[in-house]
Order: sequence, then C-alpha cells, then structure tokens
Amino acid sequence: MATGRIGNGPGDPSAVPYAVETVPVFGICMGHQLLGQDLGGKTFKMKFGHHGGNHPVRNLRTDHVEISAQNHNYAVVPTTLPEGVEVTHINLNDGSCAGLAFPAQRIMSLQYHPEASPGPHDSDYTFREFVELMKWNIDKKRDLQLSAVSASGA
Ligand SMILES: NC(=O)CC[C@H](N)C(=O)O
Repeated sequence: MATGRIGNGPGDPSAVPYAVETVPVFGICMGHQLLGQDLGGKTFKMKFGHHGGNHPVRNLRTDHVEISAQNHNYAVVPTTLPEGVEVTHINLNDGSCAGLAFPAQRIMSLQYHPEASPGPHDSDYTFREFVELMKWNIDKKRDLQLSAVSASGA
C-alpha cells in the first residue's frame, strides 16, 4: 500500500499507537488500476477500451445505474482480486470492473472519471463517500489519542 518513511523519535512507541495508521485512499482510473494491482489483482489491455462521456455503470451496492465519463484502455481483472476486496461497480456495456473497495484499509477506487466536468454528475456521491472515510479516520485517530493519554495517566 502507500509507502513512506517514519523517522526516529523519543519515548515508548507503544504510547503512540495512533502514529501509524492507514490513510483513506480514493483511486481514479490509473489510480484504480494501480490499487487493484497493489491489492494483488491483475490488469489487462482491453480490445477497444472505453472513451467518451456516456458509458453506463452499475453501482452493485445500490443497484443504481450511472452515466460516466471514461478514458481508458486497461482494466482490472475481478477474478484476480483477493478475499476482502469488493467489486463495487461494473460497466454495463461489457461487464468489466468499474470500481472496487477494500473497506479494511478504507480504500475505494473507480475506473471511470467521476471528476469529469463538463460531464455527467451521477457519481458526485463518491466524493461524499470518500469524505466519510476520511472523517472516520479522524475520529478513530482522536479516540486512539484520548485512550493513549488516559492509559498513560496524564
Ligand atoms: N485515464 C487513465 O488514467 C488511463 C489509465 C491507463 N493508461 C489506461 O489506458 O487504462
């Protein structure tokens, strides 16, 4: 997943469990493909790809159909994704993977472009979903900090 370097510091590392946390990630298009690969999945080159602003996708969680802007030639192979990774959207023209989620690490991604503008706004809700993931992370970090402070007796 996201890589980085955590530097040196004073004191007992067990007193700061909140210092290491997973950060919510929202991947779009290439970001979706790279997340799919990072989670253990494979990608493949499509025969024609999807290009244009009128591609129907189905949200498998809500069963709603959204019109989407798309511009890609590769896609994630759903059957190669490991346990715990959920396919959240499919392209209704060819059944290809149009979105995935890994809730355990607060990861979400879309193959298409919800940010497209001008373009359809059917998928604006996905940005609100990502804001909720970030809020959850902030609340969890605060709770961990509070419990670490009370455990230390400070
Ligand atoms: N718009 C993109 O990010 C394209 C991703 C990748 N190069 C593809 O063609 O599928």
